[in-house]
Amino acid sequence: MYVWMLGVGAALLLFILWRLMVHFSGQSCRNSHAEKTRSSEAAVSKPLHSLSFLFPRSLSPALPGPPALPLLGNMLDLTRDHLPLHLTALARRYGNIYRLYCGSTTMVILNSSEFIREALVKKWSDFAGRPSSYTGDKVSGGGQNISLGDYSEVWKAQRRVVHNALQRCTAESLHSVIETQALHLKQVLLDYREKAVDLSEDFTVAASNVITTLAFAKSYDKSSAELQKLHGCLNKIVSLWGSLWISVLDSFPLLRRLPNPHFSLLMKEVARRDEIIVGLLDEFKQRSGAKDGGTLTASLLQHSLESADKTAKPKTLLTDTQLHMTTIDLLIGGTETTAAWLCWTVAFLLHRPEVQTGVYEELCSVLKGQYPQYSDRHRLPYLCAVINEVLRLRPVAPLAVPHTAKRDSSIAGYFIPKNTVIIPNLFGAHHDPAVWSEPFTFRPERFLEGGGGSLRALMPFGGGARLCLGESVAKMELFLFTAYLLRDFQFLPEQPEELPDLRGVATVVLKAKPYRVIVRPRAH
Ligand code: HEM
Repeated sequence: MYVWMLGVGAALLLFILWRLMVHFSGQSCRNSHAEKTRSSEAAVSKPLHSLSFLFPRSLSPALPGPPALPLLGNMLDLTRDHLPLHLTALARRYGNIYRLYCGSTTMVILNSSEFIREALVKKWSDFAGRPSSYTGDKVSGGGQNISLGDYSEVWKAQRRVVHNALQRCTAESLHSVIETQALHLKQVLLDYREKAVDLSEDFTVAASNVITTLAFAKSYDKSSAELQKLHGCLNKIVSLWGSLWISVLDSFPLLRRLPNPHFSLLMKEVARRDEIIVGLLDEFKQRSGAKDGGTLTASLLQHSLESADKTAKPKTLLTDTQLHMTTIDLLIGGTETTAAWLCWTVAFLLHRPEVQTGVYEELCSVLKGQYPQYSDRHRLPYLCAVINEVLRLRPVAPLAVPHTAKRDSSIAGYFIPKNTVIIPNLFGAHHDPAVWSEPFTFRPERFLEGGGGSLRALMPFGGGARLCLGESVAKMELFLFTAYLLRDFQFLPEQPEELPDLRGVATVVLKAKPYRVIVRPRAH
């Protein structure tokens, strides 16, 4: 009798505990004020996390999220103009972790650096996967590139080989490659003779030349037909692949049987891209020979040659397709991101001319007329603060690249089943009002000593196993390009009242809308 009563009592206690958990987590979702959301999440997620082992998974509290339509789920949310901003607005309503349904796929959106860090860094091996998709496979040679390839032993070996080759090239030649491009850019800007111009293409050429010089010891002029063809094609692929016409094919396989001109165009561009890359690699092999030179491709080719060697250890293998896809990864990852960031920087500085003056004065007083070295960054705190503030406000890969759960796991105490798609909303994390005061305001001073800005909460390059492969390349580029530009030029709006739009256009990359600027040489 006593045993029976004890059993019923224990069951009752567990039931009450479970109801309390569901009640509190529901409260945290309804709570729209960000600070309250954070504190209730902190109060609830910790006990949830520690008690979750007591409950069957089906009883774990459901993730909050907006109501979903039958069949479509929340797909309409995903088609919204400026998706990062929309997802951030949803976080104010549903909390810093919520779910969206896209057809039969569940997506979990993470909107704070704390939750993004938990998934990508602390539990990196649980969330290092990439979703496999019909269209993703079509553009990535069946997932054989680094950015879209799923986490596996083969992928790990490929990333390690490319990472090591990139580190070697970075140490040997990156600084001088960027300096050359920065001086070339200076000449291009001088040639404009203070005419109002759109600089986006010049920034793209400069960033692209850094990568093509590293990869093939080759750089281009803006007018080069080869360069226009390459970037025209890569840009078209990125924008077509991000469009709804294409992404519906991943969720609704039946639609693949219908004619789809957007998809046909995408396939045409992919074929064109592959032809251009094969041409570049062949030309490089003929020009330099695989074993020659300190370029990235020479180093990677070395690895593919070793693959023919039966005695080579598997970790050094790189197939022809992997080399081909890696080259595309570096060209796409390394061009539009850096160029978009430079456009954002000039746009913000046009809005805040006194910040531009502050950086110029710092450069003059510290460098005494010299051009900066990357090692000077520790002596130029205001310039670094501006770089960080632009990365915070406009992380150019605002939603990173989707991850997937490789196994059942949890985030913030919520159960996350295997194969769930995880979207790290870096834009949302960088605008989290619980971490950043006046989150939407451009205020570089927050990153100066005592300014309250948190470098830990700044995650423009993602984190963990999928951390941006080009992070160290990008950081040196952002510093040197900005320092050279602001040392030599003053950027002025075309008309005092016509300042660039700061909202931007968000596809895979968050870009500024085109604007024109007058570039006035500084009198040294
Ligand atoms: C301002 C410049 C840049 C920013 C803000 C940026 C940001 C990012 C982000 C957020 C990711 C996704 C991380 C994730 O999935 O969690 C990423 C991935 C990647 N980035 Fe960058 N990136 C930049 C420049 C570059 C450059 C210069 C290169 C090449 C030299 C590059 C190559 C890559 C590659 C290959 C990946 C895929 C990594 C993987 O899936 O393992 N990126 N980047």
